[in-house]
Parts: sequence; structure tokens; C-alpha cells
Amino acid sequence: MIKVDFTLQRDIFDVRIKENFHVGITGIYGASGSGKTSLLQSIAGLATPEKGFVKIYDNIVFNSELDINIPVQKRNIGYVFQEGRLFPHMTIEKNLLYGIKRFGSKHLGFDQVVDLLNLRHLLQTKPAMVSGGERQRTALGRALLSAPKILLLDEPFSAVDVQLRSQILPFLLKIHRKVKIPILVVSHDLPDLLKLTDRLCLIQKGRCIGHADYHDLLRSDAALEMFGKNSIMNSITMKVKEIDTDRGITILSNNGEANSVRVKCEKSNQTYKVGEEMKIFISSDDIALSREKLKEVTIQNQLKGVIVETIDRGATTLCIVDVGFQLVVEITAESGKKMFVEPGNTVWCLFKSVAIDVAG
Ligand SMILES: Nc1ncnc2c1ncn2[C@@H]1O[C@H](COP(=O)(O)OP(=O)(O)OP(=O)(O)O)[C@@H](O)[C@H]1O
Repeated sequence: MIKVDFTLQRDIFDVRIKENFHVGITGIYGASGSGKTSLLQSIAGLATPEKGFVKIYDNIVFNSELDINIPVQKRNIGYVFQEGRLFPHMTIEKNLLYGIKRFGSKHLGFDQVVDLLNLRHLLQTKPAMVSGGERQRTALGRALLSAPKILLLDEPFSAVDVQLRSQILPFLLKIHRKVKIPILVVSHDLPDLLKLTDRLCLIQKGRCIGHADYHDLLRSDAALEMFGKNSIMNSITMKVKEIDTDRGITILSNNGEANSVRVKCEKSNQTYKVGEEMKIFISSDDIALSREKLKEVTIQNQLKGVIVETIDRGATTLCIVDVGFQLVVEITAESGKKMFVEPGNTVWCLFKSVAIDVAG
């Protein structure tokens, strides 16, 4: 676990954060200049807070009162910078081996990391000759091979385009499953973060304004404001039940037959196997509500549920519907009134299989 309680003076405001970060992925989300990098830098020892402490498991790596400030190279942290920062004169292999030289690999062996990150064919190549995504993967591999106690990733998707992003995300998920350490991922892209984790720490003007599961954060006005108008996304973990390659349909289930969700996604057919867990994403405004099940419609997903909560957002209303799992549905306030959308009422949530996105 990482425990921080510090104040770091910055140009316009001070960054004052008191939080604990546990094993697993935490998404550090906030606008540009809000203090996300300052948080990572304070943990890593790249910035020195004026006051407070930073503790990594049982080790106090910084304490202003006790005058402790362990240098960055002794904190045993894997830090991946936005642009990867590889040694340009070294091959990919030598860059990776540099990680082992520093601390020796503990969690994963060299071959395991190379295969996990799909780097074997590039080992003898120099960084300038590989793509942005491959450079990011190498930087990640190097950090992993240094047997870090924690992994700090600063905007790991920013230097790569959308296609490469979708390559890096599954690698991060694989790492997360294999290496049980706290992993902090900084990003200002909420959908990208949600593909990795539901646990978010929201940073605004140097303060943490929420640190919880995404679904719980939706109940906070400050968090909702930060998520913005268009980005309320349902992020649901389900299991692959059946893959129909001919029709290009993957059937996922969460709570048994009654609530099977149909997903039409070619990518998921290739990447996932029956029985595997899969994270799916549906935008809250891609879901419609009906008071009855519709017959003779092309919409493949009709899930019966009960409204558990409504959240007023001015022109729109967020409805949290329990369909066996919780779905956030955004409708206009006007439709809400017409439909008598109130807690306790039974509704059908309708969405097309093509409206669903998957991680990886
Ligand atoms: N070394 C520094 N000394 C003083 N102020 C700094 C320093 N580095 C950054 N700042 C300021 O501190 C604030 C927080 O910056 P920080 O880089 O932590 O934000 P961020 O959320 O990571 O931003 P971005 O998403 O753009 O990388 C900004 O106002 C920035 O200008």
C-alpha cells in the first residue's frame, strides 16, 4: 500500500493530498495542470513536498519532520514517463536488461516480460526504429523488470494513437493480473482509465475530490461535474458465455440467463474465450428506457430492472437501474417526467449490441 499525506507548493496552488492507494490499479484522473503528475513525482521522489510524508508499504520514503527523503533510485519504483524515455543508443533488449541490472527481477522473468509485452521480435532493434506503442511497452517492461514495489504510469496512452492505445490497454490489464502491486495510472481520458479500472482518484486544483469506485463517484456532484456532460460511461465486468462467430455475436452473462447481454463485437471473438471475464462499456445515453418489453424490434438487449436512484442534472436525468448489475441511463428530464421515472419503478433498459465497446 502507498500512504501519502503531504503538501507540495506549486506555481498557482499547493498540491495537498492525503490518500491511501492499495494493490491493484487506481486511475488518477483530472484536468491538465490539476496536480496528477505532482502526486506521482512526490511518491517517486522526483518532487520534494514542503510538508508531510510518503510511505510505501512499511518504508517511510519521505518525512519532512524526520528529515527523511530517500532518493528516487532507492525507492524501488517503476515509473513510466509519458514519452517512454528509452536509452536511444541501446537495443530494446539492452533497455529491458537495464531494469534487471538495477534491482533484479522478482515478479517476472525476462522471458515472461518479453512475451507478455510481445517484444521478442524487436529485441535487437533500436528505439528509433520501433513504434510509439512498442516504445511504451519497452518502457513498461523495463520498469517491471526492476522488480518495483509500486508502478507509476504517467499518461501511458498520450504518446500513442487510438489504435496503439487499444494495444497497450490489454497489456496493462495482463500485468495487473500477474503482478500484485499498487499501480497508479495518470490520465485525463476517462474512457481509457475505465477500461483499466473502476477505482478512481479525482484530482482538482491540487486536491483529491473523490477516491472511490466509479459507480459510487457518480453520486457526487463534484465528481459528476468533473466527468463532464458526455462521459458518463457504464463499465461492467461480465463473463463470456457463448461466441457465435457466424453471426459475430458474443453472449455475455452476469446474473444468469435472464440478464444475458448480447454483444456484437468482432474483436471480442478473437480476443476472448468462453468462460473468460470481459469488461464492457456502454455510454449512458446509448440506453433507452421502456415501461414494457418491446416486441419485433431490432434492439438485441432488453434488460428488465428496477430504478434505484435518479440524479437530476438539469436538462437531463441520470437513472441508476438495477438489472442484476447497476446500469446508469441518461434521459432528458422531459422524458423522465413523461415516463414517471421514479425510484422503485420497473423499466426495461434497451440498447443495441453495437453500442457496446470492450476493453482490448
Ligand atoms: N516544478 C514545478 N514547480 C512549480 N510548479 C509546477 C512544477 N511543475 C508543475 N507545476 C505546476 O503545478 C501545477 C500542477 O502540475 P502537474 O504537472 O502536477 O499537473 P497535471 O495534472 O499532471 O497536468 P498534465 O495533465 O497537463 O500533465 C500546474 O499549475 C503546473 O504549472
